[in-house]
Amino acid sequence: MKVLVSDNLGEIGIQMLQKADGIDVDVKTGLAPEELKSIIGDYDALVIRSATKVTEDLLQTAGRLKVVGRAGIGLDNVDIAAASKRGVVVMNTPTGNVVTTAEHAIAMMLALSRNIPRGTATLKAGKWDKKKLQGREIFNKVIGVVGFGKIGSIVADRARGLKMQVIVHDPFVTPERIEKDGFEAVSLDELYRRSDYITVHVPKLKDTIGFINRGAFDKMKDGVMLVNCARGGIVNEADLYDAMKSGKVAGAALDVFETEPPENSPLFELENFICTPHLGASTKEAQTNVAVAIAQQIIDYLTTGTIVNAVNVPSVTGDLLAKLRPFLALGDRMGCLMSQLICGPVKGVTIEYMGDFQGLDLSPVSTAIIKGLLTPMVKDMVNSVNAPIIAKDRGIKVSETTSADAEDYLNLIRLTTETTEMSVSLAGTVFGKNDPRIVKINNFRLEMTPHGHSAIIHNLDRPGAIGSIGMTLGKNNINIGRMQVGQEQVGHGEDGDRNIIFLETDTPIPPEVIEELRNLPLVKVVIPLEL
Ligand SMILES: NC(=O)C1=CN([C@@H]2O[C@H](COP(=O)(O)OP(=O)(O)OC[C@H]3O[C@@H](n4cnc5c(N)ncnc54)[C@H](O)[C@@H]3O)[C@@H](O)[C@H]2O)C=CC1
Ligand SMILES: O=C(O)CCC(=O)C(=O)O
Repeated sequence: MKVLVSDNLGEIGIQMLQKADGIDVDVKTGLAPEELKSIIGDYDALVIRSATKVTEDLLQTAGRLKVVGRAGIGLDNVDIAAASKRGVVVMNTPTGNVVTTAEHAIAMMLALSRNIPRGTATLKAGKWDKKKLQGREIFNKVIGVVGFGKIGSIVADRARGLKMQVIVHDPFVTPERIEKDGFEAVSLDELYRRSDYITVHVPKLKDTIGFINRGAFDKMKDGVMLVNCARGGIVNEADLYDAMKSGKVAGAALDVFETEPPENSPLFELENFICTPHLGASTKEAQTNVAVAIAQQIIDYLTTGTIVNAVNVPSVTGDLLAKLRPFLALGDRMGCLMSQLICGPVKGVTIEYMGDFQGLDLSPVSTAIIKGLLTPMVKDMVNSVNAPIIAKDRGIKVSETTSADAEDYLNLIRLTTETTEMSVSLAGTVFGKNDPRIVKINNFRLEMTPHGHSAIIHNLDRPGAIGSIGMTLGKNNINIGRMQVGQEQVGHGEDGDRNIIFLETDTPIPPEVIEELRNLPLVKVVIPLEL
């Protein structure tokens, strides 16, 4: 497995990757997009911070790429939809730098209030501008925190410690939760109207790009001070310039910019504007945290398939993975078997989880089923990241249900597939700890281990039927490794007049032998399978 680290990553993370068995690491930072594009095809994993842009164009040439790991939080430099479509897992490290970034926002607010950058610059230039640089106290001032996530909530807590009055706006966090933490939840307009300081901690999304704009500034208190340590572009820089020029905004501190690095920003000419070059996460502690976290996540994913902190696929940690693994294997095999039993385009898939699954989140199992079902159709293009997207693109409606009743089993997964031509249902369970079995195909009960070269044969339940099948295979030098016979059930537990035979053979059954079997007088259907 080859890992490319294309942005500055804490040395400890690089050492961890270098020490991991079976992993080769290249560190190549500061590459131009074209240079990165020319080498990305060699790598299984890419580790980035905020400089590398993972675009659809780049992903098109990244044939081997399995995972992109962001040492940090924001993923606006990664085209997640394009990565998902190509089956690339995208993961970040959501907690390692949150304290550091919150501290930076507080530092920016204090530096702005007390003119620390200007004091430093003028003093170094030989001036003693004491009078010009009078600041303002933050004690008892109102701070409006926009976005009460991991960073916003720490900023709110630190501001409380500085004896500020904290008000919070976050439409996705209940007022009860905000109040439980001891803060006042307010509407955005009220936050604008009341705040002496506003600090922004929302992700850069369609709805948040440019949302601190002229209209927002108009609603703010005169003389407000603004801090943005979230993402460039959330604050409209042209509108901020006008608001500062007019005196509406008394000071602004930006760590992040619409374009990074910013070129000749008009904001730079304003004395009450301070800035840092995207330093929010730049402390030794935070960089150690995120480097260790992303290195471990990449190692775990490449070596054991454990997915942690992925944003485009459910995270499955080692413990959960151990519990889910038998059901994932069963789901994958059920999907694969189903794909070989149906014909015609698939319209819909119903997955029923029945009985006791120990409270597990079974969404990865559903994904495994869909992946198994799609694999023969789209071959290597499908994996557990993009399976739901491919299903949706193909118009396949997937529904899931759960119920307590698992018939005679502890737990049972029933998969029903509707195509334009037929409806097929099969059910599977896990015997013991780790033994997946298919126990029903349509009306036929059986007990089949879904594995290897196999065939399903429907025959009339008459003397000589099974013998003729064995003779035909033997004559063609095909050894039967395992054979199970299931009985058709026609309702109320009554047996019908057909059997279903499941055969596992040591070698694939060639097409001409399949034909020979189909021509046997008591045989009705022969379906060759590769499981
Ligand atoms: N300057 C830097 O170096 C760093 C910047 N960041 C950035 O900080 C931002 C916040 O990070 P976290 O707190 O970890 O994210 P988070 O996901 O924990 O919190 C974001 C919060 O914003 C809220 N939100 C979303 N849309 C909103 C809206 N329209 N109005 C108000 N609230 C809204 C969400 O409900 C959520 O509670 C991200 O953009 C991240 O990229 C993170 C680390 C370092
Ligand atoms: O990696 C960095 O320095 C920036 C961190 C950041 O912006 C983030 O984690 O979202």
